[in-house]
This record gives sequence, C-alpha cells and structure tokens, in this order.
Amino acid sequence: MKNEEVDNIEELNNLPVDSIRIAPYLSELKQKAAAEVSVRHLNLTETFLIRFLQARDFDVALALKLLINYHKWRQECPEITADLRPSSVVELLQNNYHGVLRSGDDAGSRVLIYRIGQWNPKEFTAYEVFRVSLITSELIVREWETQRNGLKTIFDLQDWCFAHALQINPSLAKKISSVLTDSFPLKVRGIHLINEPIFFHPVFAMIRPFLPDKIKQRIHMHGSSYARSLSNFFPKAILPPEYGGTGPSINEVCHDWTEYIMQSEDYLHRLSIDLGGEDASQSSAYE
Ligand SMILES: Cc1c(C)c2c(c(C)c1O)CC[C@@](C)(CCC[C@H](C)CCC[C@H](C)CCCC(C)C)O2
Repeated sequence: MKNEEVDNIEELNNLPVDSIRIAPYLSELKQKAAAEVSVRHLNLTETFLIRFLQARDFDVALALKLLINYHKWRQECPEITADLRPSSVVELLQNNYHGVLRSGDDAGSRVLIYRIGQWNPKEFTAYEVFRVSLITSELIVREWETQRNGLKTIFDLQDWCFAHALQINPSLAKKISSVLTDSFPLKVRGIHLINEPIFFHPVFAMIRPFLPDKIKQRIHMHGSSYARSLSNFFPKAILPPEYGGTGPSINEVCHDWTEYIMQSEDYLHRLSIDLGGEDASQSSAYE
C-alpha cells in the first residue's frame, strides 16, 4: 500500500492509535519487517512499528528503511546504545545538563534543552553525552503526540570550549547526522543553537555536509542575543526565564526530567536487552 492512496496524510497522522484505517499499513510493515533478516528477530509489536509509520507519514517502504537503519545504527554504536540505563550518566543529569519542557509548543512538538556548559568533558565522553539524548528520545517516542508532532531542540552552547570540540571527531559527527536524518523514528522539527562561540563553527562544519537540506533549513543559530529571536519560535509561557520566557526555571525543568528518567530505569534496561539483538520472545518492553 502506498500513502498516495490516502487522500490526506494529515488525516491519517491524526487518527487514534487503534484506528481501523491504520491496520493495513501496520500489517504490511509487519510482514515486510518479518522478511528482513536484520530486523526480524526484534519484538515487532504494533506499538513499536507504528512509530516508524508515523515518522514516515505512513509510507511503508520508507518506514521499513527507517526501522532497518534504526537497528543498524544501534549495532554500530554500542558505546552509546549497549546499556541505556541512566545510572551511567546520572551525574550529568544531576548537574542539570538536560531537560524537557513540561508543555509542547504551539505545533504540539516536544521541546528539549541541552546545556553544554553543564557537561564537564573531563568526566564524561561525548558518547555518554549522546546516550542522554538517546534515553530521552526512547522515552518521548512512546508519546502519541510526539510521534505526530516531532521535537525541537535548544542547544545552549555557553562555555563550549576546546575540550568539548576535541571530543567530536568525524565518526561521531556522522553518528549525529544519521540520528538526525534517518536512524531514529522521531521527526526533527527544529534545532536551535544559542550562545554558539566562534569555536563551535569548525565542529558544525563537520556535521553539516552529512545533513539533507530539509534538516539544514531547520537549524537556527541565535548567537548571544537569543531571548528575542527564540520567542519567534517558542511561546514565552513555556520557555524558562533563563531563555527569555515565563515558564518554570531551567533548574526545575532539568530536575523534573531527571526524576522521570530515573523512574524509567527498568524500561530503559529492558529496551537495551530487547534491541541488543538477543531473542526478543521473552521480553515486551514496548507493551
Ligand atoms: C533522536 C535524536 C537524537 C538521538 C539526538 C538529537 C535529536 C534531535 C534526535 O532527534 C540531537 C542531539 C543528538 C544528536 C546527540 C548529540 C550529542 C553530542 C555529543 C552533543 C555535543 C554538542 C553538539 C556538537 C551540538 C550540535 C549538534 C546539532 C547540530 C544537532 O541526539
């Protein structure tokens, strides 16, 4: 089945998860995935498969490609993916490196904030820092609203220094670009860089060539006078005061999200086992 057959993709995207109209797409994807050597051992539940359909607007061929890439990416990056339990990055989280805003933006996208200045590169490698993003992605991809409306990321690059730059080698740059492009079932709707120093430009130049135009167009550099320009993209009511808004403080946001991540430890552990290529018949992390 091709998605052109459906008069309105928007309509399909907005159907409830158990809608009868989604069923034929799901069963086609299930059948095709079961015939793919690289992914057929995975626990291909409907809750799991539907993420890939949503991320590719119900184009089954593209959804299958995304599923295969998702699995391949994981296999290729065990330093990041082998164990998603947050205990290995808890100090980073407690240092308020990362938070997710309580409310989505006007388009219903989830809004994630990362604060590079809270990452001490002597204590944590870029792989561990990457793991934080993967943990959050695996948690929010379960949300129906987020599957539909994607995510937007704010990177605060205040205090970006040479020691950070040294951690981003070409191989990591490639991993960043593939996870943004075609290896994770989330729609990336915006990437906002603030406080980016000159120091950061060579790093961005390493990532940029791998990105498709669609993603490049969604990257915005705000510099140090970001407060006004950020509010052109996000409602002030949801942004923390540190970022020009009137919402809860960044420390509160990070604290709450850290708590949520820590509570999800069991889920994340089971997920690592299920996706690690072992026999999935006994586990059911996606249920
Ligand atoms: C599913 C998903 C993942 C997994 C993800 C991101 C997004 C938007 C996703 O949708 C963005 C962040 C990233 C790529 C992890 C980045 C980890 C590195 C170590 C941070 C260092 C700082 C970067 C040099 C800053 C610029 C990056 C942007 C150009 C993306 O992880």
